[in-house]
Amino acid sequence: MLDFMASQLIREWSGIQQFPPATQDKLLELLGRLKEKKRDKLTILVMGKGGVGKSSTVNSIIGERAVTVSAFQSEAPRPVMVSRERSGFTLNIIDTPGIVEGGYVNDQAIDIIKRFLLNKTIDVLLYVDRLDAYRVDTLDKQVVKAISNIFGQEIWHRAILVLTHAQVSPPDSLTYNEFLSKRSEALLKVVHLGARFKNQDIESISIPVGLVENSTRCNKNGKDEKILPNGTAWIPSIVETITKVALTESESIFVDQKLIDGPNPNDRGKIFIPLILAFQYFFVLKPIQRWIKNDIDKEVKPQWA
Ligand SMILES: Nc1nc2c(ncn2[C@@H]2O[C@H](COP(=O)(O)OP(=O)(O)OP(=O)(O)O)[C@@H](O)[C@H]2O)c(=O)[nH]1
Repeated sequence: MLDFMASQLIREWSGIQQFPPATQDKLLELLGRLKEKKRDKLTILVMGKGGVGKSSTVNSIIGERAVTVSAFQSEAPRPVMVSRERSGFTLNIIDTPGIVEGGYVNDQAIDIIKRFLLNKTIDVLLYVDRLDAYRVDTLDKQVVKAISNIFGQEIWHRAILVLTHAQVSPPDSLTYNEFLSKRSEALLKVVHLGARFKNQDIESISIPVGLVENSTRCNKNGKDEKILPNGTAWIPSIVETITKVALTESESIFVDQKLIDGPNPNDRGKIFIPLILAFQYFFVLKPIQRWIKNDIDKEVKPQWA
């Protein structure tokens, strides 16, 4: 319990000083951009399958080991919210347990996440997967579907597809950028399918892609910033993408009890009741009445009547 409460405390964002000056400058500029738009708080939700690098990404962005990372399934209690404050700005990042277990979406994990999020407002969703994978499957679609079922499709207007292990060497036949676009296109397609976007929505929704390399062996540029194979310093870059999404027009997602309960099963189909009654009246009751009347008319009266 104490642990849980401690995780809710807002601490000074000291991890920012761990970054090289060039990164620090850029991050402070981005926080300034948010404050200019009267935003003094940002809540980021991190979701995805197990072992894809969610916790590592939280730590990389915060600049400290705020959440436990393990090569095996993490035993640290999650969801956990890491809150850091810097010159009047509060950054909240919510790390969640992987929602896939043994090849299935884990409903229990989803319930725990939902309850944790009650009364919180989500400004940005980081949907995390690995760049260095070659296939997408129905499980990916189910994960997207599960997320859409919790928050509604709208959550994807506030989402970034985050790809970890971004320092991957692509297969010989492909350049880094070709590999990146193949992988991100395949995943974005799954998101569109899983979120059940209609065709016209697809054009209105463009989910940005953010690249992450959490390894300590990540290459660096001359300013000591961690860079991707294409030379981009990835921490300022992903924080910039987060800032853009945070400032989009679409509404942030407020998680209230109604959202958690989901559509009320008792309400489901209620609108069909009058239709069913009308159907029964015209196609069941009326024909029966007609049939009885005909029968009475046709009835041959017995002699003794
Ligand atoms: N090389 C490399 N390894 C990574 C990267 N991100 C995470 N890892 C490693 O992958 C393993 C899993 O990382 P986590 O951050 O615990 O992943 P998670 O998604 O939080 O995992 P769960 O706790 O199962 O939900 C750890 O051994 C990390 O060190 C990355 O970008 N590059």
